[in-house]
Order: sequence, then C-alpha cells, then structure tokens
Amino acid sequence: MDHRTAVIILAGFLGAGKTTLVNRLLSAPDMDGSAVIVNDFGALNIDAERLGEASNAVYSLQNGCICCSVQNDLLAQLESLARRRPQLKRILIECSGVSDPERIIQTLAYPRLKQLLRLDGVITLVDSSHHLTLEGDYARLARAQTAAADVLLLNKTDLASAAQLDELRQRFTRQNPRALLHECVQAELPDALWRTPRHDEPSASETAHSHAKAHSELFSSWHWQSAGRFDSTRLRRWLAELPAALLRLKGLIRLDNEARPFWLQQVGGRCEFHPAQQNEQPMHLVFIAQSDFNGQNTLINKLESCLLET
Ligand SMILES: Nc1nc2c(ncn2[C@@H]2O[C@H](COP(=O)(O)OP(=O)(O)OP(=O)(O)O)[C@@H](O)[C@H]2O)c(=O)[nH]1
Repeated sequence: MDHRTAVIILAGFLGAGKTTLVNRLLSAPDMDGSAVIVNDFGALNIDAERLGEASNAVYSLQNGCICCSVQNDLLAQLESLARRRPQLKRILIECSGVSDPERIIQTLAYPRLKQLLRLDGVITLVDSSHHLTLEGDYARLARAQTAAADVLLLNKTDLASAAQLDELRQRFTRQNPRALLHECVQAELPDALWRTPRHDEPSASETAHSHAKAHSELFSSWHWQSAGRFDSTRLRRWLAELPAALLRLKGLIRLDNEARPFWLQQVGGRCEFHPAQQNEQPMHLVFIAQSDFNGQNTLINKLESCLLET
C-alpha cells in the first residue's frame, strides 16, 4: 500500500475557475485531513485570503509563480507539510493562472519529495468562453496547461456558445487525447474525477520541458491599497471601461455605506462582487496585465477618482 500523501495539481489560465473549484472541494465530505497550497502571481494572495475564510488548512505562496520564481518555496512548503503532518491525506496545489503545471510535476519528481508525496492527478480548468480568444504566447501558455492535464474541465459553459464548446472539444481531443473531458459551470466536478488517481509516476522525459518565455516577459502585475471606499456608480463605470490588456483584477473593496466589504473579481470583460466575511483590512486590489500594457498610471488615477470624498 502506498502511504505517501496524495497531491492534486489544479491549473488553468487566469480566472478559469481554480479558486471556485478549491472552494467546492474544501466543502466535500472527505476533505478533512487535506491541505491547500495556493499560489498567486501578484504581491498579494487574494485567493488564499478568500479561501482562508472557509478553511484554516490553506497555505499561501505569493509574489511569483510556483513553476519558476518561487519553485524552491513550493518544494520547501511541500516537504515541510509532508514531514510535519505525515497523517495528511491529500495536498491540493492551486497554481497561479500563469503557471505551467509541467514544472510542478517536475518539482514533485525530486527524490526527496517523491518518497513523501505521490501525484494523483492534474486537473486543468478552461474558461470555455475565453480560451479561444487567447493568442501568441498567452495561447502557448494555456496550451501547456491543458497539455499537462489528466482531467480537463471545460468550465463556464454558461458563457460559451455551442460553436465554442464544439471547437474546444475537438481541439482537446486532438491535443490531449488521454485527458478526461468534463463540461461544467462553477467548476462543478463529479467526485469520481478527482478522487480517482490518474497520473502515472512522472518520468525523466516527462519532466524535461523547457519554459518558453519568462513570466515577466508576458505579464506585469501591481497592487493598490486604500483606506477609503468607492462610490459604486463611479466604480461600475470604471470597470465597464477596463482595457482588454488588463487580464485579471481581484481584491477586497468597500462600497458606499455598506458595512461589509466585497470580493471584486474581474476577468474576460466580466465583473462580480461577492460579500466578504468580516474583514478589518483596507481595500486592496491586484492587477495582472499583458506586459506591453502601459496605461497603469491612467488606470489608477481614474480608479482613485471613484473614491468617496472623506
Ligand atoms: N459565469 C461563470 N462564472 C464563473 C464560473 N466559474 C467561475 N466563475 C467566476 O469567474 C471568476 C474567476 O473565478 P476564480 O475561481 O477566482 O478563477 P481562478 O482561476 O482562481 O483565478 P486566478 O487565480 O486569478 O487565475 C469569479 O468571478 C468566479 O465567480 C462559471 O462556470 N460561470
């Protein structure tokens, strides 16, 4: 019998629904004895903050990507978790939206981790409404994410057309025929797809991939904080005019006279607010844009003009 702690890697491009899936898995009945490592590319780990509201088994790795700049931190975190908590059943690794999961598979193949951990599977989420619009290096990164998958979750089917779904099915059947394809909304994943191990032991050839381009060449990220609160009408107007080169925006905001803060989520031209738990923190937002985007100052100036006067 294999007594090593199981590891499941959750990957997928920015905003595909990884945190939505982790949230769902955290409330599954047999998730006791599981831990989640959450990586965010930005300087603030919004995903870990959001998940931390639901579970105290969440560990954060931030300010870089676990597939490259904070890969050593991942190795140390995994080793420390497995040694400190040998009774741990499972570790979920939520990659940042810019991670290449093959690099994480490579990390798990290090002998000192391999004796403690076994990789059960790579689940890659795809934003079905947005995936086909990715181009160039962004499309290549998304392709690396889907190529590494044992299970491919076509998420956000509520936002995708029948033609988009058809093209995605054909594309993935061609590109990664060994992956199980599942279509869903809000990352709804049947238990059998994540409870059943699917990944073969990583081999040397499998781990010999090279990185196409450094993340800093593709993405820029910055964060913003304020002790104030927004006028919701002005903020909504600002959100409606965000440039396409801004790939992801998320964080904690306060609106008008509302007592509770909200989690703001913006991706693929869509925006959502979800109530946050009691949170004493000031507003803070993380931005991830294409590296050639140079409108950061204008964007922030306009954002600050949405603040209520104090
Ligand atoms: N309409 C729709 N929205 C969804 C679905 N799944 C997730 N979302 C929304 O998409 C946004 C991004 O979801 P997340 O789960 O945060 O995505 P993520 O992959 O963790 O994002 P990053 O970590 O920033 O890459 C949130 O506003 C979700 O509520 C879906 O099936 N349909």
